[in-house]
Amino acid sequence: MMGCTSRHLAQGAPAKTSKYISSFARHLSTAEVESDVSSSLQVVVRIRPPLSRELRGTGLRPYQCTTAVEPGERNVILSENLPAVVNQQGNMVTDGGALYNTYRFTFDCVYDQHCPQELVYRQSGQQGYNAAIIAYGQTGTGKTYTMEGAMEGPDRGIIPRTVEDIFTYIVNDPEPSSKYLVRSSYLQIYNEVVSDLLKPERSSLSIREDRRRGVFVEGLSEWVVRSPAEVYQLMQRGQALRATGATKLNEVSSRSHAVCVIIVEKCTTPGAAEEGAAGAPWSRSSSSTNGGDAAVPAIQSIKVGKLNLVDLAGSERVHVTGAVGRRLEESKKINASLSALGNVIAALTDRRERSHIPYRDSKLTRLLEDSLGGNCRTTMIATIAPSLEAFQESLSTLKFANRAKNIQNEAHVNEDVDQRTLLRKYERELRRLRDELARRSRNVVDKRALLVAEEQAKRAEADKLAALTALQERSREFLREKEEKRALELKIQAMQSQLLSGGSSGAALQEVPAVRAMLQREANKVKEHYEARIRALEAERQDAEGSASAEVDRYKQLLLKQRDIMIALTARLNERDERINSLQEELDAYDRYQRQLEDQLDAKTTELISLRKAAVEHAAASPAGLRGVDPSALQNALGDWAGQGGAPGSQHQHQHHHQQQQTGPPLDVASSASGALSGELAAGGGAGQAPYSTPFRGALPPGSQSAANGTLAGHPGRSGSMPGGGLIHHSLPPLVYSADGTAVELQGPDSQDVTPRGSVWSSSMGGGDPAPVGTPGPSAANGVTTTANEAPSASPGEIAELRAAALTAAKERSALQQILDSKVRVMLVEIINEVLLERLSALEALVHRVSEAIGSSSGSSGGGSASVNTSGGGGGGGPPSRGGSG
Ligand SMILES: Nc1ncnc2c1ncn2[C@@H]1O[C@H](COP(=O)(O)OP(=O)(O)OP(=O)(O)O)[C@@H](O)[C@H]1O
Repeated sequence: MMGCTSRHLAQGAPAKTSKYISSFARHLSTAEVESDVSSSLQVVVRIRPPLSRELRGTGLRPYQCTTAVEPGERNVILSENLPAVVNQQGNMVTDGGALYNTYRFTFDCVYDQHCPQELVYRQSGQQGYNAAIIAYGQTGTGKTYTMEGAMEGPDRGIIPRTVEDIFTYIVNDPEPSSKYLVRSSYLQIYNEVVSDLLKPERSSLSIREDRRRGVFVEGLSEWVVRSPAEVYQLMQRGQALRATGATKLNEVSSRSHAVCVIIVEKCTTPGAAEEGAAGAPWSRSSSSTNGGDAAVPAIQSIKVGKLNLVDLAGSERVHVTGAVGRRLEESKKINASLSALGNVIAALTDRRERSHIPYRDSKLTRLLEDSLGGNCRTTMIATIAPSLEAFQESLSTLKFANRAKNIQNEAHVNEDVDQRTLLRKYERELRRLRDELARRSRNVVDKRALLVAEEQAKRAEADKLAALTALQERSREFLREKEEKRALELKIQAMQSQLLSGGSSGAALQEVPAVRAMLQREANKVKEHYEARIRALEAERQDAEGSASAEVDRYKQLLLKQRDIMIALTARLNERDERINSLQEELDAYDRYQRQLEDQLDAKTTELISLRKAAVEHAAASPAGLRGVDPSALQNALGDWAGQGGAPGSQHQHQHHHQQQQTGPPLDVASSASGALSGELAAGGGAGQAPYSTPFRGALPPGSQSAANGTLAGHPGRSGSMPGGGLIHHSLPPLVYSADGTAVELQGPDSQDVTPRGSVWSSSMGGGDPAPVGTPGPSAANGVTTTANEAPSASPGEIAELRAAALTAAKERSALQQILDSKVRVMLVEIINEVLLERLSALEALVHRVSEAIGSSSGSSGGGSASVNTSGGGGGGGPPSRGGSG
């Protein structure tokens, strides 16, 4: 048999160095990482060596290897009979495989069972940017071994090796201005509950997302680590708490998905070179954030890389693992979340437009949102077992991995240059909100019109006040001028009287006619001047009064108009409110009415059913035949439903018969021995539209059922109309009566749908020749038929009426509901606008604060994000100190 050999080692593993850019930490410092990188998910496959259990074989079957890796380590062959289809070079022999299930898949890399941990890590573990390594595979195929392995020695898995690489890089970073902070978290998802493996009291944690941090677990503890030893310490603590259990396929099976998170922050601090390497850079940064030391260098930029190392719980087929009880529940949850993962991958690789990716279907997919199709470089390691017993599982794992190959991720470096970036983000958000607000506001016309009207009214009021003030001012000026005029007149008079009654010199002057004339002229001039001035002022006043009053009138008109608009709008709003209320009330009333109608319908239905039951029981109690049945007993049994029984062969009876014939051809019924009582009772049975069905199944006394030709057959799907015009639908299968009188169900395509049970009864009970349902048979003459036939005639009509009323009520109700919905929508838009306004103002305040902060901190220090303190530099030793939590 062909073995599975390692070609990696033969070709020299060390030569095959990482095809990825650099290690996680190194990557944060390279220049080329500035640009975004769009790349497919890297998918590799690892085949584990056979376990001793597998090598022993199952029963008489010896161990059989089903996997082979082709040269080039990119193709894996999975075959039920490997030696028959794969040649010694590991290539497929085409014709040989025809008889066997054989598959060939191509991946980024395939590691065979001999491949050491070291090589797996070198080729697939080293990552940059935000990165994720996800181990996926059937239970017991080596996921935990690959991810964790041993904490020391050559069996170390990807996690310890990654941690070592990170610290080796940090220690050897030649750039003195670079400072690093490494933090670690460890969580598990067990039965869809996220819990912190490093702080067991923190369980049921929520997964959240924000623009800056991407997807994160709220409340998850983060531990600042300064050496690989500190990380191992944390890992061991977490592993002890991780949910594991023994299953048939794995003695220590992981029952939860575990995620180890390592976050590396690199801070580039210009000027740190001068200070030398001593001291704790992060404590310095944080003191600068507190606004103290002027000598503290400004932080230029912070790059953040996050590594998610995911060890998934293994998929398992329950019947193979033999899980029961708690294990079974765990298995269900595990399989459900893995199938959600499959759905996300299917959606991401769907060639049609990416509409909806169901990340939120499980905690696992929510947590891996960034790793699948997001800002992340992701490697999926699919693990398979080589044995034949795992063939199906290996195949489904390879198919799953094959699909995942097509996922495109977009990784970019998370860089937080300074708070200006934050400010720009806020401004963008602000702009977006403003646009959103403007867009929404266009929809709310009424409210806006009201606001505009209010605004105009306010402006008109203010204008009116201003006009009145101006008028008053003019009046005051006018009065002042008048006063002045009066005063001058008085002065002139005084001067004249002085001149007339003055001293001798004055009198002498007065005597001079020329002087007197001059004085008179002067006095007249002054008088004229003032009179002209007063006239002008008076005209001005009148003008002002006129225009002011015109203005006031105009404003009054405007105000009145605004008031009318406001009143109309308010009335419309009130009217709308009232309409909504009344619609609601109407709706409630219709609801009540509908319920009432439905209750009535139910009551009638129940009555009808019990009536039928009573009739059949009655028939069963009189095996001698229904010919001798006492009409009054039946009348009693029928109660109110007996109606106004007409005489045999009465008008109604004939009408009914006629109706029956018109509704459809008579049922194909073989002759029976007994009377038509039951048939008539149940003549309403048919394929009508009545919204109920009778669960009642009547049994006929053997003696009364012997058919002349041995069988009575009711046609499935045949309908009979109720005497009252209503149609009743029975959902029971039709019955066929055999010669021995026992009833057997007729199974047919329609048997579920239509069952003319009544017709069967009719035939079986009516003696003599086969007769169509509703035809008064020989027994009709005893009067019983008529009673029975008449009995339900009142109820179907009533039922139909009730049903029609209920239908109308339901229609009206839905119309009302639609109106109500549209009103509610308008209100919702208004509410959303208010909320948006609130958010806008909050954001504006925030922007203001940030701007102030920038203003105050500019020139001193730019450091803002480095709020985590560490004590002492690298080097290990003491226990890890706790950093800030999620
Ligand atoms: N490459 C390998 N080399 C040697 N032993 C391996 C290898 N892979 C897996 N094993 C062994 O196989 C067994 C199962 O592996 P492991 O527990 O890692 O499987 P798993 O996929 O994590 O299973 P589960 O999903 O049930 O947790 C372990 O005993 C492990 O040591």
